[in-house]
Amino acid sequence: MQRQQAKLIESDHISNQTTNTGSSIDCRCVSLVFSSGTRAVDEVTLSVPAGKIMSLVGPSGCGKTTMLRMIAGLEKPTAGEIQITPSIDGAAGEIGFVFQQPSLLRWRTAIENVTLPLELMSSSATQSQNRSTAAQMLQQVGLADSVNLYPHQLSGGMRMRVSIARALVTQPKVLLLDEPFAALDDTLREQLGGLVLDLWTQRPLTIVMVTHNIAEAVMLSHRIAVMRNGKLAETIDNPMPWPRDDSNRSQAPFSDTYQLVRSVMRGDD
Ligand SMILES: Nc1ncnc2c1ncn2[C@@H]1O[C@H](COP(=O)(O)OP(=O)(O)OP(=O)(O)O)[C@@H](O)[C@H]1O
Repeated sequence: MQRQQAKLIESDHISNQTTNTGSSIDCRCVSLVFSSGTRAVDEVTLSVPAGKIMSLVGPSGCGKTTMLRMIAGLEKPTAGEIQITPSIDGAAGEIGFVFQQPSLLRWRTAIENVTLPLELMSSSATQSQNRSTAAQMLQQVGLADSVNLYPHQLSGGMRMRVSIARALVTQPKVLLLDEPFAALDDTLREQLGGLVLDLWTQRPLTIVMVTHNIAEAVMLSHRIAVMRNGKLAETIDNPMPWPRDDSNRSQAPFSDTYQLVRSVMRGDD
């Protein structure tokens, strides 16, 4: 297959949006060596334009989560630089993070979990304003009727929806997702992938998602970064058109990009 690095297509879809609410991310020659001596990330250079979606894929242990945690500021690179523009100044709520496990507080209802980041921000909003913002967010993720349920009363998919609502309620410029749907079945996984696309369409922030699922990466991303052994193997700009839905899966750009990502992951020549 011809490996063509198409220039990142400025999709009509996004250029029609009035506001691009994301930050661009530039990682330059970033490395991280843990104190154990493991070189988890080795001179990775990659970028995500503001308001675009990038997936990080690669075999287990290749450094995807470490890369994501460095972008989040949770790990400091041993070498290299990560620049986020407009900058994230460390204020609460500027980066949303969704983990594989929804990690909700079990003694708080769905809405109380979603108000939590708002409570942690030093804003002048009242409790009832925070509740109304959280209720709106829960409505956007399809949980308008479940706001007062506790985590144990929610299904796995619903808990993940709450987790996404909690990550987005502060209107972050960057959303980081670490294998968010890995624990869910295929149908739920596709539904929640569709939800992420819907939410991004309403407010095109910058998204970086770690996933093991090539089809998910291809369906959801503008750009796919393939890592192997801590290094960036290749960055693939996804030629699939926007908007995307299930009908894209049977079309050539989907299968071509899928095969390309797969062969880079396997290290085929
Ligand atoms: N806190 C840590 N201390 C020491 N080594 C670590 C730490 N976190 C990760 N590593 C190591 O760094 C390497 C990369 O790990 P990382 O979790 O980033 O990979 P990954 O691609 O996300 O893997 P997976 O797909 O299995 O989640 C692995 O060898 C891992 O054992």
